[in-house]
Amino acid sequence: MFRVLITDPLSKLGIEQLLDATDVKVVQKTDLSKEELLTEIADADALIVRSQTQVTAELIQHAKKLKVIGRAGVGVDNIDIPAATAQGIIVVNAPDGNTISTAEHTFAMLISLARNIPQGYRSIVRGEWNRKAYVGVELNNKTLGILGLGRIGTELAKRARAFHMNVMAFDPYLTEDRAKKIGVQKASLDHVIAASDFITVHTPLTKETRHLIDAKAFSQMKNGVRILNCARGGIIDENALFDAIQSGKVAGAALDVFETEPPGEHPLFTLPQVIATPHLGASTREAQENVAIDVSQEILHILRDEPFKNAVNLPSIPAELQEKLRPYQILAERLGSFSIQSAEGALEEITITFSGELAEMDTAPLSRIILKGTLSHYLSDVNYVSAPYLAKERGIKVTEQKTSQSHGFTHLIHVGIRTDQGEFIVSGTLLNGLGTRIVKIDQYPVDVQPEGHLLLIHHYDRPGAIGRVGTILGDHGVNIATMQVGRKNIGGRAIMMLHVDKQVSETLLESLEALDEIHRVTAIDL
Ligand SMILES: NC(=O)c1ccc[n+]([C@@H]2O[C@H](COP(=O)([O-])OP(=O)(O)OC[C@H]3O[C@@H](n4cnc5c(N)ncnc54)[C@H](O)[C@@H]3O)[C@@H](O)[C@H]2O)c1
Ligand SMILES: O=C(O)[C@H](O)COP(=O)(O)O
Repeated sequence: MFRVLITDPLSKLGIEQLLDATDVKVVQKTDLSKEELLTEIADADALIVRSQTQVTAELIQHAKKLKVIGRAGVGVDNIDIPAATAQGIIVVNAPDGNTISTAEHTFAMLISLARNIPQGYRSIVRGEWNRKAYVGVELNNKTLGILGLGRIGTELAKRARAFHMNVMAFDPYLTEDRAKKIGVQKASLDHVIAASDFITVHTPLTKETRHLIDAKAFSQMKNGVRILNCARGGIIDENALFDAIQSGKVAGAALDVFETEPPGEHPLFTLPQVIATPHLGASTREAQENVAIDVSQEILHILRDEPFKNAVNLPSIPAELQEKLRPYQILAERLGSFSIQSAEGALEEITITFSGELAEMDTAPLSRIILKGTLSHYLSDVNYVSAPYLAKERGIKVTEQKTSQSHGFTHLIHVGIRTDQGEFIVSGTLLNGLGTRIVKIDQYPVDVQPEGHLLLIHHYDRPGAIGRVGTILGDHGVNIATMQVGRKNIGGRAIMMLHVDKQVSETLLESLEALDEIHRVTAIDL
């Protein structure tokens, strides 16, 4: 039974599939203290949050079974992603479900800002009738500058076009072609800042976007510009915004998000030009239902080891590709494990080569699995989420390459290992109907099933060598299930690859290595 802990308010309708699942126990506890949260997380298999719960490194360390953190929404800045990745926990979000609601909210803020609607309301309910004080501006023919033309930025642009605004956008990934299709003018950051009557930000909060709009940016803007932030607090420098409003540079600002939430009695709220909402962008019935449905589905897929799509700390893999790669997963993991057990010395570099039909596919997920197989030999808690992170942390270089040459096989996976003592390479394939096979070890062609207990013996091709190995194994009560011999030339270096029925002892390995014709013996368990 999987324990799914939900610590922020979520739509009940949206999580119906979790509540109905017979293999899931849902525990919903909001407004937990830090201590309560640390206790609750200990035996949770999945955690679902919105933007309120702070998923810190400390919280993640207390999670003993956690496999997945689900964010019912877009922004994951309340989750310590590196800490989750290092612990092998998948982080998924629900990026599409609240796009329309947030774009509509931003548009509502845009009109409210242009026409002083909140200020007018406040004054009339105070008993005033002051029509002159709240004269606004039209949106018609004004320039809206959008910083970040992603999902929300794009939906907002469409709505602004319908109000006959000129829309200008800066986004590092915006192509001329896409800009044309959406009906916006692609421009540089400086140009958008200098030419817009309204500027709205729709980027994530990252190192690059923190204080994207600062004092210098304000100084380059048109006098009387109006500013909106319905993305993340911190993209706009709040102190600089305060100064820019006071100096008259900025005519007004609409904020849904703040550098610290809740913002409390913020100095910006003392300025009549500022209108604000308490992070309501995604707060509609529809958006909340959508994100809860999306994240619940992803959580169930991950807990049940089924294909999933919205991982934040893994490249997203279309379900169709996952299905195609699935048959190669065991081969990939075993090749990773085999290669590291066969090599001697400290690992410095892993080179993974995909050939034949695999060269045509996106094989990054298989590389992660190979890496997991390799690193599992050294580290206890490694999975395909944490493997690349842990390799990098340890200075292990990982290279993936592709070639069309597959030497008569439909495809091959080669795993090359470089250590401080030398190099080793193993190649494997998936044989139709026969399962996984190792077909080459260094330069020696073989045909070995990568499973169970194996002995890899490097020896000199001399008469009697095979017999003597058999005798020693027999003397130690170890039965040989299969044996393969590979050599490059008569009398030269050769290898024996044996499947044995049980794990072999150190004494047995020493007896084998004591034979004159034996160069090295390695026991491999897969
Ligand atoms: N107020 C709310 O309740 C609410 C609701 C949903 C989303 N959000 C926030 O809105 C933001 C946008 O969400 P989205 O779903 O559109 O995300 P998205 O990923 O679809 O779009 C973000 C865009 O920002 C662009 N970008 C990144 N760095 C940039 C930079 N330095 N300059 C310009 N552009 C840059 C990206 O290329 C991308 O196109 C996020 O911060 C999200 O957390 C807020
Ligand atoms: O990033 C998001 O999805 C929004 O900021 C919504 O946050 P919320 O789920 O806390 O409303």
